[in-house]
Amino acid sequence: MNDIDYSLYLVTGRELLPSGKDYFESLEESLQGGVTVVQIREKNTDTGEFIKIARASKVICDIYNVPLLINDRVDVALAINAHGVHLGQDDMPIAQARKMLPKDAVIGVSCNNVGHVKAAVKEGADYVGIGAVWGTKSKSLTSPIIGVRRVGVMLEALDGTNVKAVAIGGIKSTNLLRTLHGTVSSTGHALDGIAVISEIVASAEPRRATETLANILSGFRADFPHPPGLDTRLTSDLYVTGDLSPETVLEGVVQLMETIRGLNPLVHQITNTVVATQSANITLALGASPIMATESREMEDLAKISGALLVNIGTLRGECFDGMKKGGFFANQFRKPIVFDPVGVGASAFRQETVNELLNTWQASVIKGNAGELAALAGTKEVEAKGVDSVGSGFKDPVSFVKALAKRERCVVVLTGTTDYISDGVSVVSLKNGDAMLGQITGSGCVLGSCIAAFCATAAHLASDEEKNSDGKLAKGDMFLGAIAGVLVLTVAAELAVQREDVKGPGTFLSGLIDTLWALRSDDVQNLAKVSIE
Ligand SMILES: Cc1ncc(COP(=O)(O)OP(=O)(O)O)c(N)n1
Ligand SMILES: Cc1nc(C(=O)O)sc1CCOP(=O)(O)O
Repeated sequence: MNDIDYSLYLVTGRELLPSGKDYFESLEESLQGGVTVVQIREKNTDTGEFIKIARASKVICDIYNVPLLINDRVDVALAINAHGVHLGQDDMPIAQARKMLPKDAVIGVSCNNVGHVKAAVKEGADYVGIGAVWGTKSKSLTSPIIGVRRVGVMLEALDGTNVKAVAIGGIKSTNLLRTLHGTVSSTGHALDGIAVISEIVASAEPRRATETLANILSGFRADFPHPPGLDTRLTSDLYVTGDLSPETVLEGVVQLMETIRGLNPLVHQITNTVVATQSANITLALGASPIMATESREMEDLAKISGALLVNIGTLRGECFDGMKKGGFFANQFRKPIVFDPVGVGASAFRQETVNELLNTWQASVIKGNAGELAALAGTKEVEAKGVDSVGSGFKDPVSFVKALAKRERCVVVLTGTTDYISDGVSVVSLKNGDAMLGQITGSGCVLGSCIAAFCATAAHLASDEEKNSDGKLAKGDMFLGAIAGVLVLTVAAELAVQREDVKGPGTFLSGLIDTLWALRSDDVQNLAKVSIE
């Protein structure tokens, strides 16, 4: 039997009820709010008492036609005629439970890695509970926290099966949309639902807490519908650009260029100390407004008023981490684009761990890096890096690489180099503009991040009303186009800047570049752009 709606799975936890709140009243309110399946979890209760609580809970669930499962205990499930059981890795084996339970009983299994998922499929589980995806205070964990970005490979192991999947551990209304996006596999396999304890049980208003989660889930599903069929695959892509041709790309870029000065978007930049001043000046020259703030205590306020956030880890220090983490968290919460520049990510374990934790916390709209940085992010040794620079001639097949990484990270990826490649995971655009002089000033890659962020803020402003009113996306507007515009504007300006009479070398190039950007017309970009669709 696997026709259960796993969308909003409540696991009970009487010890977490707010003082004075009755357990059965809380359960009923959560059912009224839209819980679709309930698991009774009693870790410190005698068998007799467990059966009593489960039986009374089932009476309430039956009224709402919501299936009830029992945690760990097949005997309790049999005693109250529950719909099934949830088993941990150390509980009764699935085959044994199947023998004891009625034919159509549901059996779910806890999984912490791909091996667990494969075994659960083989042994005939109906669903897997994947956890913990975030840290949780509701249980002392004995297995490592998986992190949102590692759930996708576990879901991929369910491709082609009818085994469903829910994520569990630390899921809150504030991280739910990020959880739903970040867990989608490269094959488009999404979660069937989420399981929570404290977000509902610890609430004084469980009905409202449940409704909030249900609204986020339905917003995500409306924007990324699942087709009917065996797999939970998403039908639509993250950033859908209309017909893609060099002409349509340039039309879009021109529109962004013609909007940015009137809009003057505020671009919040948490960047490195080497390039902060030139990044701010470049942002101003584009017609946007920079704010270079790093203090974690102001991140929520800034996310409300900014058009986009840039996070650049160039001069990463431990004390920057909280600001970066909170900055991205609130940018996701207020649906503002995030441009992430993982500068030198392969250079140290500290950078790698930090990047991993940042990307597990928030969803970037655009990730930009050179070949060495993106290779380190993707976990391939095909391209090596020396500090913040890439070594060698890059990827053998940059088009496939950038597309696969964009698909995996569910965002636009910009691979910089002599040719720049940009992908949204579906299409790849290559741009062949720029000048070698860009390599003679420090931080040209970093200021590119500022340009992309400024145009992503503009693209978000130009999102259709329909898109602005939808709830399922973490950033609205065409981020693919925003990224393309950022790269084109900077690289075309570099070509024009080197031709200026007052530019004699790297020093005058930087000021010439700022002046050229300040005066750049959309005609210049249209005439000089070298755009190809790969
Ligand atoms: C839906 C869901 N997923 C995972 C678990 C964890 O179960 P288990 O590993 O048996 O640990 P305990 O819950 O028994 O502490 C779950 N209960 N539900
Ligand atoms: C019961 C349980 N199992 C987990 C696992 O990782 O298997 S995490 C967890 C606790 C979930 O509670 P909350 O929603 O309050 O974080």
